[in-house]
Amino acid sequence: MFVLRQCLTLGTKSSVRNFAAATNLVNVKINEDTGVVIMELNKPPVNSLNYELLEAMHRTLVKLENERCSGMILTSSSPNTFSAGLDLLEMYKPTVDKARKFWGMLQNTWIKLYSAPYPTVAAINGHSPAGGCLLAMSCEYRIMVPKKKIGLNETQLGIVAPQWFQDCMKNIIGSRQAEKALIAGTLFSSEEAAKIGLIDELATDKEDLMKKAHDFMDEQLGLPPLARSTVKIGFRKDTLNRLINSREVDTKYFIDFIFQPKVQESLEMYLQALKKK
Ligand SMILES: CCCCC/C=C\C/C=C\CCC/C=C/C(=O)SCCNC(=O)CCNC(=O)[C@H](O)C(C)(C)COP(=O)(O)OP(=O)(O)OC[C@H]1O[C@@H](n2cnc3c(N)ncnc32)[C@H](O)[C@@H]1OP(=O)(O)O
Repeated sequence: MFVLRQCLTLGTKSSVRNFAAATNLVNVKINEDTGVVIMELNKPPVNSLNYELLEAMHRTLVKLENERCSGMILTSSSPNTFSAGLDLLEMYKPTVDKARKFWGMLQNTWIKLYSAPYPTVAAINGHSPAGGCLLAMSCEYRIMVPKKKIGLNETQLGIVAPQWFQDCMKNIIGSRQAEKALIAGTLFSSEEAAKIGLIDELATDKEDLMKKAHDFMDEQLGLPPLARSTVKIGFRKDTLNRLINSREVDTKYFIDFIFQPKVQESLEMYLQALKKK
C-alpha cells in the first residue's frame, strides 16, 4: 500500500481532485485512486471555529457520505495553529438566536465527525486548544508536530468544557487524567500529550506528520471496512447518544452559561489579552 501511495504521489497522472466546496474556508482534496480525503481548515489566521467554518466542515462531511471516501485526514493551512477552538466572538455578546444557531452547528459538525464510519486522522500541525482539541479528539488517531500546545483549557477562560467535550477526553486518556486536566484547564505540550496518550504519535516535522497520517490510513484501508466501522461506532455510541438525546438541554446550558455577566466579563478580558499579545 505504501508503494501504491508513493506511485500516486510521484506519478505523472494526477489522481487528486479538488472537492468542490462552496467556500474556501476548507480545502478538500480527494485522491480518486485511494478514496482518501484531506480536509484542510483554511480560516486564517488561527482557524477559530465560527458558524461559517463549522458549516463548511459540516457540509463537507455530509457530501463525503455520498462520495467514495475511504478515509479522512484533518489538518490546517495555518503555519502555527491547527485550530484556536471556538471563535470567542461567537460567544461574546451574541443574540440568543445567533448563539443557538452557532451551538447547533457545532453539535451537528461534531456528531458527523465523531460518527464518520471511515478512518479519521488529525494531522495536528500547530496549537490545538479547547474546540481545536475537540476536533482532534473526535478523529480516531492523532499525530502532532513538536512544541505546540493541546488541551481543553476552558476553565482557564472562566468557561466550562461541555459534557461531550469532557467525554471525548475521558474516552482517550481515562477518567482520572481527564478530571485533573479539565479542572485545571491544562494545555499540554505535544510531548506531554504523547506521554499521556492524548495524541498517538509525535511527528518530527510537517512532512513527517503527513507521512505518518498516510501510514495510519494505509493500515486502516487494509482492514475490512464494515467490521472496522462497526467496532468504531460500538465504542463511540454511548458518547454520541448522550449528546444526541440531550441536544436541546445542552444548548440551553450553553446559552444560560454564556449570558451570565461574569462569563461575559471573563470573555472580554480574555479577548483583550489576546489582542494585546
Ligand atoms: C458539564 C456541564 C457543562 C455545562 C456548561 C455548558 C456550557 C459551557 C459554555 C461554554 C462552552 C464553550 C466551550 C468553548 C470552547 C472553546 O474552544 S473557547 C476558545 C478557546 N481558545 C483559546 O483559548 C485559544 C486562544 N488563542 C490562542 O491561544 C492563540 O491565538 C493561539 C491559538 C495559540 C495562536 O497564537 P498566535 O499564532 O500567536 O496568534 P494570535 O494569538 O496572535 O491570534 C491571531 C488573531 O486571532 C485571534 N484569535 C485567537 N484565538 C481566537 C479565538 N478562539 N476566537 C477568536 N479570535 C481568536 C487573536 O485575537 C488575534 O486577533 P488579532 O489579529 O489581534 O485581531
